[in-house]
Amino acid sequence: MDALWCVLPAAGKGVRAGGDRPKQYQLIDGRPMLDHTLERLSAHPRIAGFMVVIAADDRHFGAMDSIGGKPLKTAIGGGERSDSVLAGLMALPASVGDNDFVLVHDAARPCVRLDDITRLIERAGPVGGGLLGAPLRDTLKRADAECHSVATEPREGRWRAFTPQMFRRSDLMRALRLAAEAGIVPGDEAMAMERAGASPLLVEGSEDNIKVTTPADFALAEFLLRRTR
Ligand SMILES: Nc1ccn([C@@H]2O[C@H](COP(=O)(O)OP(=O)(O)OP(=O)(O)O)[C@@H](O)[C@H]2O)c(=O)n1
Ligand SMILES: C[C@](O)(CO)[C@H](O)COP(=O)(O)O
Repeated sequence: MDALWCVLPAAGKGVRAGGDRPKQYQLIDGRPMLDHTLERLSAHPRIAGFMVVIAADDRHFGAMDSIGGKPLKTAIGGGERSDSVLAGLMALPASVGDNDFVLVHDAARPCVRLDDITRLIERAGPVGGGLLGAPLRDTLKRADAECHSVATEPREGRWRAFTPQMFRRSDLMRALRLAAEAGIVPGDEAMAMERAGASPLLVEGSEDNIKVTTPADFALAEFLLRRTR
């Protein structure tokens, strides 16, 4: 497989994270989270370029058109993450073919490890695509509306989904369009692909790859970034 482009959905509002701006622009160790994510990904030898999907009023990049010597382009996102991903896939340059694999990675996951990306590419490529994730390790409870535990669910065969997620460009575009036509908002690319009949490969990745979601996650991301710098 040749080098791949990476689509980065970065058009969210970051409501759960709070703060005076969307979480991808809040500072971690003095720099916007999105810059950390891009810097890390740009060091991966198999990644050829970046399509960063931003909000319409976003002025973060200005005239910047490359990072680490790799091209960086932007597209305008939509109301849901899946809309933003589809917009990014549609805006990829002509050099990216329909059958080429693309990586989709949350701007809000700055601590992704490069060796995990390598394993995802090597393992998921030959089977049509897949995603990083981790098997559930804690006991799983079903709660009622008042947070009383009413049942213990089996955890076997249950995974948490991370990004990157890697699929062929045309397969993923078709799957996202099918979901949209059915009025379904897929939480991730794998969900859209599952609905379209695929069984994406789950590749176990590091627990470092947190999605910064709540205010407490910023300090954890800073710790993880410093540890692996
Ligand atoms: N319409 C959207 C919604 C989300 N995202 C991006 O998708 C990633 C993962 O989404 P999530 O963590 O849910 O981000 P937000 O939607 O911004 O968070 P919240 O639900 O707290 O508002 C983030 O990088 C976010 O910027 C996007 O590009 N377009
Ligand atoms: C794609 C994702 O990061 C996989 O865990 C996640 O589904 C997106 O964010 P959300 O918190 O589920 O909105």
